[in-house]
Amino acid sequence: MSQITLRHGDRTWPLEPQNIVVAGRSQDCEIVVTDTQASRHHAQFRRRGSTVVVEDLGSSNGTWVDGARITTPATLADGAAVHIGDRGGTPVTVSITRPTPAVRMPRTGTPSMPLPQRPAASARRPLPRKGAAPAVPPAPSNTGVVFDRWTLPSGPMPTRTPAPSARATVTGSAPQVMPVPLQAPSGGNAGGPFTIGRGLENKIVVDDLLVSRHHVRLVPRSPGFEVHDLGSRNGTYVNGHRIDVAHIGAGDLLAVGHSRFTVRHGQLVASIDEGDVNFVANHLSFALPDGKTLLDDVSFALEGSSLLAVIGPSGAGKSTMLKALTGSQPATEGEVYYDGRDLYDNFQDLRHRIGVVPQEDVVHRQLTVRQALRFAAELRFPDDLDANLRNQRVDEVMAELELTGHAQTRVDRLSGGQRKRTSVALELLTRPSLLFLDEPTSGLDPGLDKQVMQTLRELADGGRTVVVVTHSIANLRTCDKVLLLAPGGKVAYFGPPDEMLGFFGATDHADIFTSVSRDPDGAQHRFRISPMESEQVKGPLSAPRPQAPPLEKPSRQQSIFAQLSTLARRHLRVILADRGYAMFMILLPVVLAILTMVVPGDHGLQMQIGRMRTTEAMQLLVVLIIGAVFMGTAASVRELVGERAIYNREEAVGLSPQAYLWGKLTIFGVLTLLQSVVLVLLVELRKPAATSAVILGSPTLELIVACWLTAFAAVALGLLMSSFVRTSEQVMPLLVVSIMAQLVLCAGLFPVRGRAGLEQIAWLAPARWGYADTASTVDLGTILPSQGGDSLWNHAPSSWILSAAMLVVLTAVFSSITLWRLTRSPKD
Ligand SMILES: Nc1ncnc2c1ncn2[C@@H]1O[C@H](COP(=O)(O)OP(=O)(O)OP(=O)(O)O)[C@@H](O)[C@H]1O
Repeated sequence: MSQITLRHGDRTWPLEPQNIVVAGRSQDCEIVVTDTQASRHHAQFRRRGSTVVVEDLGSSNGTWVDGARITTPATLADGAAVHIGDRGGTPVTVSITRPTPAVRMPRTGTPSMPLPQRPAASARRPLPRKGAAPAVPPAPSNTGVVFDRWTLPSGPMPTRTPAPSARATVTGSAPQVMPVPLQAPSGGNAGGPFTIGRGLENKIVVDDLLVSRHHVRLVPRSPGFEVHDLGSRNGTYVNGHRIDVAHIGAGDLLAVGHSRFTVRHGQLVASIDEGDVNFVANHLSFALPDGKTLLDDVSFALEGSSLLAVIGPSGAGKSTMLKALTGSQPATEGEVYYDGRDLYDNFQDLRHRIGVVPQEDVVHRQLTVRQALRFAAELRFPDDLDANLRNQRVDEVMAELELTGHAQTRVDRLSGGQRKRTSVALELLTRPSLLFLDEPTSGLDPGLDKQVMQTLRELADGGRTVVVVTHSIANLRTCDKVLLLAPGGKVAYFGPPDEMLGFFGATDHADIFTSVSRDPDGAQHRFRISPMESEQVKGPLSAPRPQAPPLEKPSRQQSIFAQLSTLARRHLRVILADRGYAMFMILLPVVLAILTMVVPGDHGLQMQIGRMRTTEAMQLLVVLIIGAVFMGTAASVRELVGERAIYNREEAVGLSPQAYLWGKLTIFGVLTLLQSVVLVLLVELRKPAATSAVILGSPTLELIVACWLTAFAAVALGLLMSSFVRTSEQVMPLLVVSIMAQLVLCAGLFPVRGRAGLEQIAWLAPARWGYADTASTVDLGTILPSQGGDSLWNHAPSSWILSAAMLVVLTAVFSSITLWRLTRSPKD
């Protein structure tokens, strides 16, 4: 990655990818400019890939680049001079040093290494050979730092003077690590337990937002350490598995956020995953249970900071390969190595290192960019993280993806490219080292297509490995490598984009697609025997593992209650932001109440003594209860299907299905309660109310409760239907059928009691119990003896309670089935 330095006068500032350097008169600026024409916070500099962007912060006298005042963020080239306010003053100059194009191989720290240094260049790691015994995956790479000698109970005593107040700081973004004086006091034992965490009070301070304040406690125990997770949100991992308590010794790997610790020769060695990791697919195959092969022996190796495009005809297996590479649907054969570690074996730990941007947008379109990212950050970072730090990270990713100017814009008003960048920003929050994108440019015009590919190029240059599945071949040159899949998931080409046409002897990519579609086996064979294969894939790999291990479920970053709170608040915001939907929800009970006015009669829900009985009360209750059913079902029936892509992605990064469902139920519960209150009170404004209560002391209160329980059960039924349909369009017929069925089954139109089959089916309808509950309150059996005979309508506490309880039971049953659908894997 390029080294970028800013110079002002005789001082220099390195510009790291995640840093923002502010210039101005204020002493809290990084670059303090003494000139009076400079504003207090005048301009800011940040990296964009291997260039620098300068932005004026609303200064009075302007920011000048090469003599011209800038009005929008300007990209600076090497040697650019930026004047802060005064065009004649000392400029801030930019120096960009590009690395020699050597293959990288991050080093592993050794006990003798005094301080970490970022490797400038590296050699490519050889891949294991096929036929040999399954190779031991290469040891994790990256910068290593040795914490000062720790005296294990059985080991040598420390040799350096202890410095009890000193700590190590391990930053997540930049490898600024320091040795930790971890020795025991002289003459004592190992110095006792110590903690690792984000808080400054820890012995090892890890400056990483994925790390909890007090994350893990290490107790020296020969021959290594006993590791106690301190209830951390993102978890402590030993050899890839989340642990509560474990022992680590030589060869074990302890992972805390982006940092990894090993014990070597009695020393604690830390390394940081800076993102520049290599990535290997080793003989990946995926077969369906019926034997059909969707992915056929795919192998390739990627160096860190590279951009790979996966292309191929439709149905070739690109998405299947992406799922195998990310672990969302593991290959049935073969392995994926992330920095030398088996992804499937270490999934719980390594999933934090992987960002996936699915084809569908995974942000709520009704939210602004900033709101969407802030909610996403709440769900992805530990819940003990200060909100300011979280929001700061959101601002950083917005700046990195040039979304700052759109922070307050609703997602549905962004252009396609900006929307895609928002989805990418969401994934970048946790600084993944690997980023996978499934057709990010589909539906975009050629200009936006190019912009998105350019953004991906910059992300790769910024120290990430990016894999993009694309149908677009116009911008393949932006990529380092191209992998062409032929139908059946067969590799027809893997290598530099410039050499692809020559390899196939073609003049255009369409001809290549036609040729590999016509003869996928031939295309696979030709690549296998070509020098390109041995040059790019580096010869045969190790024998693939015949069966991938089952993946462990992702763990949560927050308590269920914290997630519930975030989701409920987000849901509320989404509802309020959608003005049309919000108005519909407010007006619905009013409209339903008006409809009750057209029911003829002036006795309302009261007894009609001494006159000819009318069915007015019966009809009023039908409108009331079917209205409640409609309010509940209409509110919820689109909910799950409409945001399935968002849910799937969030569940993959640790969202609890329970919290998700409860979040929805909570908001809809409150909403339907308010609607029920409005509906019943409005009806009683115009129609005489029932006079005697059964159990709650007030007939109005009983009607509200009955309406609410009915609407809430209908919410649960709506969510259930929503969990089964595949598209939002399938929802409407289901909604209509459900309402019509409940109209028939509620027993308000004709009796269902005693009618075999019909009565039992009616038990499943919330309207049946809701109607019975309200009928019990108004004593409908007495008002209309001719319609009587239904014991559920008795004006008695037992009848009222039974109906109310059945509504609760139905809600629980519908919700349980929905939860099962949500936890089911794979998702539709
Ligand atoms: N669960 C499944 N059961 C049966 N066939 C499947 C299943 N999943 C995928 N396929 C088939 O596997 C093949 C590869 O599908 P995949 O979605 O990976 O292709 P793709 O290259 O991503 O296609 P596109 O470019 O159209 O998105 C297709 O023929 C698809 O129909």
